[in-house]
Amino acid sequence: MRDGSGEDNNVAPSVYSHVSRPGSHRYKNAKKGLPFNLMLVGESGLGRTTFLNTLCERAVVPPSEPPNPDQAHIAEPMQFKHYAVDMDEDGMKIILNVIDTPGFGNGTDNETCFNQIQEYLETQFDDVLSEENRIKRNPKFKDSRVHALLYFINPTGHSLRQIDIELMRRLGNRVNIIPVIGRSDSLTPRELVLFKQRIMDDIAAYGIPVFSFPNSEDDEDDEETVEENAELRAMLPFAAVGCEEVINEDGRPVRVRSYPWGVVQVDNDEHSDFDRLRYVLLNSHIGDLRERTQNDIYELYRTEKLSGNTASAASNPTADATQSHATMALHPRSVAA
Ligand SMILES: Nc1nc2c(ncn2[C@@H]2O[C@H](COP(=O)(O)OP(=O)(O)OP(=O)(O)O)[C@@H](O)[C@H]2O)c(=O)[nH]1
Repeated sequence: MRDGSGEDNNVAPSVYSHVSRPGSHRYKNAKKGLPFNLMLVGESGLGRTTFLNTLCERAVVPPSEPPNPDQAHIAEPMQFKHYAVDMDEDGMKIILNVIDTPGFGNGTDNETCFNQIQEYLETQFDDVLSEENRIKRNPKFKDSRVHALLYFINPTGHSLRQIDIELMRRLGNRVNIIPVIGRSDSLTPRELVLFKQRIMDDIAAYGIPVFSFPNSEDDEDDEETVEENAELRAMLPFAAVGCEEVINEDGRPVRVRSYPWGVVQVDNDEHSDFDRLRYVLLNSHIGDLRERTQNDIYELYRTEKLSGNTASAASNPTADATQSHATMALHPRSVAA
């Protein structure tokens, strides 16, 4: 494994080493390892870094220093922090590159954060575009386009806030956005169901183009995939819970959060959607997310860039959705279904 320090560490046996599901490894052709670039965005305290450590099954991000009370009034600017972790998912090597964005949403004006993230995403597209235009290609070129952005929503139980709507509307045509409820164990099961419904109502009402597990446009998907995608659409937004400790249950390691009243099991589908989300990202949909980034999102950007029209689509996704086939593919047509 490589972590933020770039050093190799030993990889502990995964709690998922026993897992193999139908649809596993829909994307197999990666001998050297399949690169997957994942961005995490959400306000401070929603469990982004705990989620990352849980996803990678190790402390990729060390615990942060407690904030100095004397400095509490100063909003730290947003940063882009990079972590690279080699993962073994059911026999497939995945080179996971994570871009975390601590400091997002800390200020009163979030416009700067929105601009910085949009610029980051577009810079990666520009790099690919200029590489494509070189007469002699660089064999060591690293494709850093972001394949998925997990957007962490505050578990308020109410509905989406302005910052959520703005961010997702603005970037939905630049990256596959997967909405996630952070610290979802703060809600009761009933509150969670209602909150998910309200969020999806808002997503549909505001025309936010999130990644909605679409089936192939040419009906190439088999019955199992169609069913799985419908099930995943119904789960959106995913309810995330990050692991705090590992306990031993019948000789098996179980990742949990402990409370006076009992434990929340991170990988138990009845307690959280963490396991399904992990599987989507690292296994069943890794190919779809990568292909969609290349075939739809990048192609749209490339067309806009070459025709000198880049500003409009990212800031006004729904307006452009009526104009181009590529954008139509990004429209949340299946979200409401
Ligand atoms: N209830 C609950 N608490 C969580 C969960 N995940 C993390 N926490 C707690 O929430 C606090 C913040 O977690 P972090 O992972 O540091 O949150 P973050 O979003 O990375 O926040 P910053 O590091 O400030 O950017 C910590 O006290 C965690 O223990 C969760 O799933 N449920």
